[in-house]
Amino acid sequence: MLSRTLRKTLSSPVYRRAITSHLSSRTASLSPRLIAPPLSCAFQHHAFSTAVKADESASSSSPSSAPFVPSASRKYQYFTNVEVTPHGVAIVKFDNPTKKVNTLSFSVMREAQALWNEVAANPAVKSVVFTSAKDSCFIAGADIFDVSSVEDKSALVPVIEEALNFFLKIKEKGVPMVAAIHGPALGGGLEWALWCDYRICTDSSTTKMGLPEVKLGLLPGFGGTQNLPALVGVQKAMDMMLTGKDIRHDKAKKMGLVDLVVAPQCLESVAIQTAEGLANGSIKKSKPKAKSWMDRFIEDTPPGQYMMWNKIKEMVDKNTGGNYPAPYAIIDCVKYGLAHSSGLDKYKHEREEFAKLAATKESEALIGIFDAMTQQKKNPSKVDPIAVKKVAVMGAGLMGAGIAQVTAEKGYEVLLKDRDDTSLGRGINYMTENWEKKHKRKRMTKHQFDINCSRVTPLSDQTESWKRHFASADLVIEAVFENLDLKRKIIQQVEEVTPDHCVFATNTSAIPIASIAAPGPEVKRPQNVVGMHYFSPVPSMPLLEIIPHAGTSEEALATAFAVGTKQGKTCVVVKDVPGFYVNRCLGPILVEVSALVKEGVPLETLDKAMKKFGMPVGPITLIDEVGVDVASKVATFLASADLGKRMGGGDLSLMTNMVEKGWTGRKANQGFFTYSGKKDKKIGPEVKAYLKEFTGGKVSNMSEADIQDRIASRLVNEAAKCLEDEIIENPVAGDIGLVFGIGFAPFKGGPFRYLDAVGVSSYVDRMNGFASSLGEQFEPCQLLKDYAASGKKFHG
Ligand SMILES: C/C=C/C(=O)SCCNC(=O)CCNC(=O)[C@H](O)C(C)(C)COP(=O)(O)OP(=O)(O)OC[C@H]1O[C@@H](n2cnc3c(N)ncnc32)[C@H](O)[C@@H]1OP(=O)(O)O
Repeated sequence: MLSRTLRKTLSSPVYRRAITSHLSSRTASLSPRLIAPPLSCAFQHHAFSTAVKADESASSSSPSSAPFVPSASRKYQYFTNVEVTPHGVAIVKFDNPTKKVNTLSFSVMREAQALWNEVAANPAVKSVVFTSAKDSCFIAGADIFDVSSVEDKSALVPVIEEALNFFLKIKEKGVPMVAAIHGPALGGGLEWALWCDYRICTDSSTTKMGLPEVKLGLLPGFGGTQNLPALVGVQKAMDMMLTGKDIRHDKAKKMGLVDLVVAPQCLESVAIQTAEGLANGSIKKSKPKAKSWMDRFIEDTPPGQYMMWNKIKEMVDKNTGGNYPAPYAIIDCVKYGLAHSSGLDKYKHEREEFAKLAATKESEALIGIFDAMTQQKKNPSKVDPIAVKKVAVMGAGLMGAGIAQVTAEKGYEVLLKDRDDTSLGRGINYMTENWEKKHKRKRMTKHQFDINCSRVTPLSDQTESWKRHFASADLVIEAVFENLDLKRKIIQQVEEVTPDHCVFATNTSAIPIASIAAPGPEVKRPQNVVGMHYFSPVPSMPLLEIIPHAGTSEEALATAFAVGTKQGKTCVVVKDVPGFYVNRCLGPILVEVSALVKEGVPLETLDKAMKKFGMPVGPITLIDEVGVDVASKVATFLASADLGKRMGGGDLSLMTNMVEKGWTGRKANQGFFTYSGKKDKKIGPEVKAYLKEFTGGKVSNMSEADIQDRIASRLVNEAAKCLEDEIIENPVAGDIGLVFGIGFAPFKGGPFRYLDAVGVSSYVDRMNGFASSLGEQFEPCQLLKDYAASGKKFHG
């Protein structure tokens, strides 16, 4: 009988995804070099400097280490000068001039102490407003790269203690403090706001508040595990901290996270008036919202708490598979705080747990993913993309409609075209139903819903004006059937009616881009053709492979990358080879799965082993979900491509036979599993009989480790071979591609981080062992052998 909030949030797919996929946030790099020379203020302390010294070498490569030359009139590096209004409101504005976002780096925290000395010493100050001078961001959190650059993580304990002392010190002055938030207020940024007496945020769509530390394998260390539950209640706080999700202005107001929501134009003036009102007593300080009787029972009585913590633990176990230590540490800190509510011990416990988490390999891997995501946002092209306003999508099937949806959501004008009105109608329905769901779940306002709908112009061959519409398209993305002639015919149609600059992107998973773009009567502008390989379902899959062919212009590549990034995808540029990168790596796994099934490994055992390895679903369930027909086609195609022995060792008739029987997976309610209802699946008698025939009645009791290593090694080896053959540019792209493309265990950070962690040399030995007992398909690629011999690591 847990309250609705908790039940809903813990069982929501968002929660599950957040913990298992870690896909949504972004982070980036820190700048230890920015740490200023010791300040002469009384507050200046050893802790920040000590932690920094721990890894001074990291500073030189930091992207945020651009030199800052303070102007004569500006006193601080990370804050604008403090202004004090005639009514005694001190306005403190965060402003890191060398970065797009403000972060709480060691040096910022140290400078904050000097700044506070100035504020505290001014008797005219009666209240304080903390805000940002940047239009785009309040504070993105503690500087992640400061955290990761400290080699001995126990050195973080005194650093955080120093920050905590700072927050306690600013409270000590006893003047009311207002946080005025516009743009992201995340992690330590929101924690700063939680130390204030009043929080105001703007109603901008860019304003979001959250404690996403869990996605980095960390916990909120600036008092967040204590101050957030005290403000919004334990259940809502756990939801925020365990999912790391963003909270928008309306929900923030409803749950009591902020006191007031205003338009961006009014933020500063309202904040100043509020600060004045708090100082003169005309406005009351923010108080936690009154709890419902149910929430009081759950959060404040022993039986309620017992049930609540059991439920939370159960959900965390289920959703993390025990592979992520951070959620457990968050639970522990909140429980500890409830048991030691008075005194400062709870903060001590929190920072000690933070430092322990920061030292885990899981946190290192997750920070690696965020760093990689940030790096992948940078357009690799040397030229500017063309300015795209209008995007035409050809084909209104699931892929086309999904592409149109994410394109319209990001503000582009969209033309969605299919052959006839029936196919077009299906695509439009798909999109509007998705938007309706978002609207119902309050993730989209009615206004946004209407705007999105109005951005899409449906067109079919019967629409007389379609050619006129296409005359102003800047980018066409085709998502029609996988048929070379059809795709080339579409290019011909499009080239006739679009302007010369129009880029043509083809969404194919198998046909070489070079064949689609081969110059001829159908293709007159091959330089404009580029591959954009989306993953299904497009609205929720975060990855996009971008595939130039040899003749693709830099401008077309830059444009595809820019649009893909704006669509919210993490883009990886890959070579035009069969399967590109992600599907190419999937091929050897599919073969190995067929080999293991043939040897008699039970299907459930296979799934269980790979879930334990950290995959979001096991390979058998994965095949059923993507479709046995699709998986079979990919595997058969790759087996006939250039992978040679790396596609050997299995028996793909496992899947081709199933396709013939119509067992195409979940979509047909029958694949390896028989599905009834949303959750129920079992292995039916027909499949059992089929498997008995396929295996010759063999039953294997292979160890979990062997299953995991056999499947993972074929995947990892293929990823390394792709790096060797320059199909991917670097290990960062390789990690992101497989984490976001097939859900490779995020806490392992991707295949290359995994190899670094287990040691390439021992991995090569393990593969060689398999190769001698099972066959040459396990032979490690040359790059792995070279790394093993040299002891080199893929990441630093
Ligand atoms: C005890 C407390 C612990 C913590 O607080 S842990 C940190 C928790 N915070 C987060 O996890 C937030 C991470 N950041 C983000 O989610 C996104 O960023 C934003 C939503 C804030 C902004 O997104 P967008 O506008 O797309 O910018 P962008 O390309 O992601 O970042 C711009 C630059 O800002 C750097 N950056 C962002 N957040 C952090 C951070 N927390 N620490 C260090 N650097 C950060 C990036 O690297 C990049 O830098 P470059 O331009 O040099 O590539």
